[in-house]
Amino acid sequence: MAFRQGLVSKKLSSRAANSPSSSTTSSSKQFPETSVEGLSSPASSTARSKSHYFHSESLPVDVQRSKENVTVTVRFRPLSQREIKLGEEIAWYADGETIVRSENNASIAYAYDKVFGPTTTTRQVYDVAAQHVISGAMEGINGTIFAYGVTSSGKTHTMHGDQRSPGIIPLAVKDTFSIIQETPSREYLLRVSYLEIYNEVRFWSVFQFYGSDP
Ligand SMILES: Nc1ncnc2c1ncn2[C@@H]1O[C@H](COP(=O)(O)OP(=O)(O)OP(=O)(O)O)[C@@H](O)[C@H]1O
Repeated sequence: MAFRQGLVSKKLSSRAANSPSSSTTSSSKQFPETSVEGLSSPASSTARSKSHYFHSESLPVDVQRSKENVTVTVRFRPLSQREIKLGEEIAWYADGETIVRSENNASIAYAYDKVFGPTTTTRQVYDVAAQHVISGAMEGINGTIFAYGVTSSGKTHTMHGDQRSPGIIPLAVKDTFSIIQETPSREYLLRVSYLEIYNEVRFWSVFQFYGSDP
């Protein structure tokens, strides 16, 4: 079985205030494929980023990511030694940069804003899926990045990481303070919340940035 997790980043269109905005945005992005309702996706997703089931002949998908306020990124992790030993098999794989495709039935595929294969580093994930949320927050636009996925899919590895491979949170903090240092003419108020809800009720990590120029 292949493991993967979703990373959702969200930019809110409102200017940052001292509390998180409750406004949400959705996109008018339409995929050219015939979408089949009612089929279960290998990963649940949100808002516009509902994954779309389609057949191979309708490729490629043109995802206009820069116009989206909510983006969903999928990251596959490699099989662990234990899984290899147990003879686990890859069930889904990254087919190009935006498609997740079934190993067992090549005509079943889902489109996301970005899909990363198992050799991708967290730094690469950060640069593509998270950095723009941080730079947006530093311009005063509220942003949220959260990871979700089944147990052992790699959420902690991606969000927290370790010394050798820092996760999105340490990379974001580093970036934030670099931006502050590089902008001495501006005064910043930063509020950060980190939240992990576990065990059925909710099951994700949330990292919010509120950057403002008082
Ligand atoms: N991209 C990756 N490359 C290599 N190893 C990874 C990767 N992602 C996760 N792992 C490894 O897979 C294992 C499970 O990952 P992790 O603990 O991050 O999952 P999780 O989704 O946070 O799990 P849980 O929900 O149970 O806390 C860990 O040993 C981690 O080091």
